[in-house]
Amino acid sequence: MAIRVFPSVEESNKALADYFVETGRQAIAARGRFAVALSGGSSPKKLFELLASDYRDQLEWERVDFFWGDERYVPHTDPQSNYLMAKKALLDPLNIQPAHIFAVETDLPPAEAAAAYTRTMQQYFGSQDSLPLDLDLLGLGDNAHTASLFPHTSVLTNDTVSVQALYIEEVQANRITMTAPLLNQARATAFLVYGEGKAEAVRQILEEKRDVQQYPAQLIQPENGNVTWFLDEAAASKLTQK
Ligand SMILES: O=C1O[C@H](COP(=O)(O)O)[C@@H](O)[C@H](O)[C@H]1O
Repeated sequence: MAIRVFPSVEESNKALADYFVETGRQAIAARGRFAVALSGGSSPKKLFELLASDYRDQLEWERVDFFWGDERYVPHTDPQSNYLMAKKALLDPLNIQPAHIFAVETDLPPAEAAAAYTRTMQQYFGSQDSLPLDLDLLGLGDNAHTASLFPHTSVLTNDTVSVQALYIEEVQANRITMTAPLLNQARATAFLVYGEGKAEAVRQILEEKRDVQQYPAQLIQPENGNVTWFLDEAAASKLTQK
């Protein structure tokens, strides 16, 4: 695991954009395509805009396939939709074709949407239980959740390589999320976290004794160990070892 701390969010985003493109080039060279799971929430918006502008000539974008590590159970036109944010900031500006966009079908009932997404991934990778994304892009909530793996929820003990639907009391909403075993199959994982408001969660994940019910992002431990944290100084401010 690597922890990279940058003086500003802009520098962190630039380093992650470099990492994204390099990881993509390697995947395309090795397998012809780059399968990436995008994170949701607001944190990746500037990164997506940067990729779609300064990096538009640096990757064969037509060879990139886009998934989502989690999705809010809302229509694709809803401002809360993780898909919608990525569409506006990244996919439309890069003219990504629909065949390469694997959005969660939130017009289905939640459990069906999750099952359909599992099947979509199984078909894509040609396997029931080996679904190795080339890159998982992840964020972190100030309550130490990542994707939609929220504290004290049933999905935390789900040991299947799948996508699950669950109602989350804390946000009083349905979410669709990849399970930790699925996320942990990724060839590379990158956390993008910034701001003082996330500093305590960063410390808990990286320095507290393992307690995945309380700190779900501790579940992200791919066997390959290929996890990189991209932090600004504010988010890293409570770490005792940097
Ligand atoms: O609910 C979610 O929260 C986290 C963090 O979101 P942010 O708005 O604080 O960046 C996000 O990583 C996750 O994908 C999302 O659905």
